[in-house]
Amino acid sequence: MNSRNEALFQRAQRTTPGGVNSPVRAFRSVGGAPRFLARAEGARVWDADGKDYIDYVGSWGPAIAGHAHPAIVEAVREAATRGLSFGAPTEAEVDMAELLCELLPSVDMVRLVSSGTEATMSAIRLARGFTGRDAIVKFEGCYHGHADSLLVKAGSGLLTFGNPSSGGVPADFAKHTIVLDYNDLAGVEEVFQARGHEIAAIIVEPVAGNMNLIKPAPGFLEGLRRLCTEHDAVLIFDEVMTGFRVGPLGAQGLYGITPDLTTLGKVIGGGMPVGAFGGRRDIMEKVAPLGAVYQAGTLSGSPVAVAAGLASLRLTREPGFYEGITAHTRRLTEGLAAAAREAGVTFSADAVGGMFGVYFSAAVPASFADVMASDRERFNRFFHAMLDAGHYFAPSAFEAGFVSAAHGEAEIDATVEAARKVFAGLAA
Ligand SMILES: Cc1ncc(COP(=O)(O)O)c(C=O)c1O
Ligand SMILES: N[C@H](C=O)CCC(=O)O
Repeated sequence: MNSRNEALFQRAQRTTPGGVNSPVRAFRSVGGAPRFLARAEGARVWDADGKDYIDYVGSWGPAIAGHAHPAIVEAVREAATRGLSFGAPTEAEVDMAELLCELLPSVDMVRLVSSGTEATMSAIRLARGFTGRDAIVKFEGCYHGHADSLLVKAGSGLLTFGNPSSGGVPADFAKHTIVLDYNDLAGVEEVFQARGHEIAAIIVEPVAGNMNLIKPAPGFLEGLRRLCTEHDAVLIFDEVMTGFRVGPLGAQGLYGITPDLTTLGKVIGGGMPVGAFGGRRDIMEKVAPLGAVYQAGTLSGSPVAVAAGLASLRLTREPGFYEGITAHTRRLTEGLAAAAREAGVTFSADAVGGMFGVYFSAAVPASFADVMASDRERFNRFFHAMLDAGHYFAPSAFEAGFVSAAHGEAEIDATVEAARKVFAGLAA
């Protein structure tokens, strides 16, 4: 272990819970000390000891153009010189809202916020205000940020640390959250049959990315759409992760489903804190100051963050952007799967656009239960061996991975080559 990383971790733990400002970063489930990152460029990150890694975390998704892309950095620099924050509307916010409405046909109006959590929390409140109902449906292992109603049987760090429902959430709040199995449409139908009139919304990750990666089963998203329409409930696609990541129109474009509300984050901030929720005009018109559902933010629509987001989205509009990223992600997952097969290691991998999953299980998981049955101890050994070899995967068996436009064949092939050696060691 490198000395400066360890020293920083020791120091951080004295003043910050777990030494980190977001739990998954702490390496708790994989063991060891987290790498403290000092800089990042393109497909690479450098830690505090100067060791570099090919990065498959990508700041947990936002870095789709690669780290510190010159166009994004310049947009930030230029915006910052004009003022960091005004607390008043700006032209860039109008540009961003128009762009999001143009890119996502389901979105007539949009409100900018500062994180994915704010986006989902606000969308839930809006759905409740619009329908006059309290209950919401979410799926086990899906993570929608850390608002109280959504921290029930959630994924990401909660799943990683084996405590999927957070402390501090009153039972009176949690009782309004109905938790069902992802990809089990029959289960959702049953609940709507019994309680459809109480349900304000279904919130779903259209491709689950916080319990590793799980694709929606054929007909699952279509079924959710139908049930929401039949029961006058609001269908919320949480595209904080999938938005402009799995394709140019997000998961809703990829699967051809029109949600009522969409939540966004990550890519639309280009690495700066931005989130958004938007959708049907009749629903969005319930948001203050037009309607009675209150939502606000001192730094909402931050001019610097919006400049970064606009620059990031412009880069994704370049011809061939998604074709390239999709092909490279596929090259990675196919290469890893082939390397594991050669070594005789039980392993599978899958990808959607620039998002991927690696699983120590014979088949690609289709449910939460499948993911839970994968070999986590082997994942941890794989993770550390790859890290030592200079390849930075998410420090948890329950997180999706991300490829950026800066990952070319050279980077992907170097990772697959390293994995070949690592799998050989795992087989032994
Ligand atoms: C699908 C999904 N929704 C919501 C969130 C919350 O976003 P944030 O971490 O920006 O609050 C995340 C990530 O953390 C996410 O992956
Ligand atoms: N899975 C989370 C986001 O998508 C990981 C980010 C975090 O919680 O720090």
